[in-house]
Amino acid sequence: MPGLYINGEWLTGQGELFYSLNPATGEPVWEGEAANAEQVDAAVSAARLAANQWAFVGFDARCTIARAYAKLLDEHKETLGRTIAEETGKPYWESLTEVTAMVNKIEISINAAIERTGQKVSDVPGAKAVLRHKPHGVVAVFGPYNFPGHLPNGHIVPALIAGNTVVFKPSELTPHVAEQMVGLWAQAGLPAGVLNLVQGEKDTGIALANHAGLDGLFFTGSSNTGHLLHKQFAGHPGKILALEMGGNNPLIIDEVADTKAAVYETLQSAFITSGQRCTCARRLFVPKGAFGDQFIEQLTQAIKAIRVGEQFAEPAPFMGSLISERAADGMVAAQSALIELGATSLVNLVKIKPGTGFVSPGLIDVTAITDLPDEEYFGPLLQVIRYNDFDDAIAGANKTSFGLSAGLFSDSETNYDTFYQHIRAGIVNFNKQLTGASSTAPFGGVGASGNHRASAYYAADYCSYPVAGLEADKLALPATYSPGITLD
Ligand SMILES: NC(=O)c1ccc[n+]([C@@H]2O[C@H](COP(=O)([O-])OP(=O)(O)OC[C@H]3O[C@@H](n4cnc5c(N)ncnc54)[C@H](O)[C@@H]3O)[C@@H](O)[C@H]2O)c1
Ligand SMILES: O=CCC[C@H](NC(=O)CCC(=O)O)C(=O)O
Repeated sequence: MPGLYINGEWLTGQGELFYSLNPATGEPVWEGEAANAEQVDAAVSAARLAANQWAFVGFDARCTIARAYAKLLDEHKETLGRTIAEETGKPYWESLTEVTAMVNKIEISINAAIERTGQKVSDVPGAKAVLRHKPHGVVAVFGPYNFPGHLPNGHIVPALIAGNTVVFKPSELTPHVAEQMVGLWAQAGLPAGVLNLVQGEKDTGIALANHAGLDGLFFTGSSNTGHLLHKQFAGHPGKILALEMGGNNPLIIDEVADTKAAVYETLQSAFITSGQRCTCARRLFVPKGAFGDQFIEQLTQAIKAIRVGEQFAEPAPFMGSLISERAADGMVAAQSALIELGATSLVNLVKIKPGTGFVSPGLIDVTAITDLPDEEYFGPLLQVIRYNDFDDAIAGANKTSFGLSAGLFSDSETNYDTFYQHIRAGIVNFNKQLTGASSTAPFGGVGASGNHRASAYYAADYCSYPVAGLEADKLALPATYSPGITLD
């Protein structure tokens, strides 16, 4: 398959052969060659050549093409949804919700661009103070595998609307989704060079991230890779770097009347997308005593009853497979390592089918571990920590270098006020699941989770830079000169 899209042409990569698999079956989905360093260079050059024309075409013209892309996404919803399901292992129903989020992103991004980066004019003595925004130029977009459409789309759409040109490097685990997405942009009438696609593994990513011709890089992925990129961008203050990374997210359970609702929201927080969302609850703080015991008992039963299955199975599963067998082995290993450190398994996470990414959801009590690793285990393994009092729970919740999402289930608003004041995270929820953040709000984290460049509604902010001007119709002398100036 050609796989790369550079300067308006589909091309075959000249690098290593790589492929994606359906993780639920082990069957191949996509195969193609990676972009080599010369092709990455060609993609950046194409984006540079197209940059002025795209910036000058105007906001309305760019929005027209973005809206045409949204229409095409909607028309191809089922095809794209199938590809997302096949390549990630996600249930089909969930993959369709990903495409819906991609469609909705267009109008949300247009509104955000107008509201956050629009033009402002005010009167100052003898002139007008004008605020406008300009695109950075050529930006690279890096995407993760867990939302192969929605998350890169969340950088690409606002970047293009703002007038940047883009070189997109998707996850090597989901090349087919990327290819279809870029195909729809091309069909929507995007001029050559405005959006370029370079596929490949880490080497392609390194070649792109290191390219001197970039004005910025927008990244969603793991904290490890994000930190590497941050080091790489050190010494380049003029380049914009937006990092959306992982989390080790705490969810505190307080005494609540509706334990069934608390259990349901906990499942949605920890096990949706088989735990492969950056916002998923990883650490569950449960009070010691009878209420906590009963809650854990109900949660255990509910976890055991979660339906895990193939993407298109009927009745539909809640959880599909993980992205790969390697990821499944990683989760089993993480569980073993925690047990080795002193944890007790409450519901064992097990590999369901060798040769696939299927695992069952797990619950593990890690209260006995004195030095709990501050790791993001990117899968369906929820760690339980039993606490003595509320302050103890908040202190435990903040014991992480990450700061993406955090939540409290409680009947007490006073406790929520205390929680909100003390918790350190970019997404703080009360009696609502940690996952499923809205695109109409900013999205991002603090600490090891990001670099204060929130995406979603605030993506507009990092897609352009403000230009402030003082403008007068014609030159005119002031009524009085500054001291020390004499003009004949
Ligand atoms: N905060 C968020 O918005 C958010 C959203 C989704 C996923 N995530 C995080 O993403 C992770 C899962 O995604 P992933 O495993 O695909 O992430 P990843 O970091 O492995 O990969 C992300 C992208 O970076 C590229 N890459 C990897 N190493 C690179 C290097 N050295 N130089 C340049 N590029 C490189 C990959 O090829 C891929 O395109 C989880 O940690 C999850 O929490 C965060
Ligand atoms: O895996 C990480 C993303 C999780 C997802 N967040 C969003 O969709 C944010 C909104 C946006 O980017 O438009 C979630 O919270 O489930």
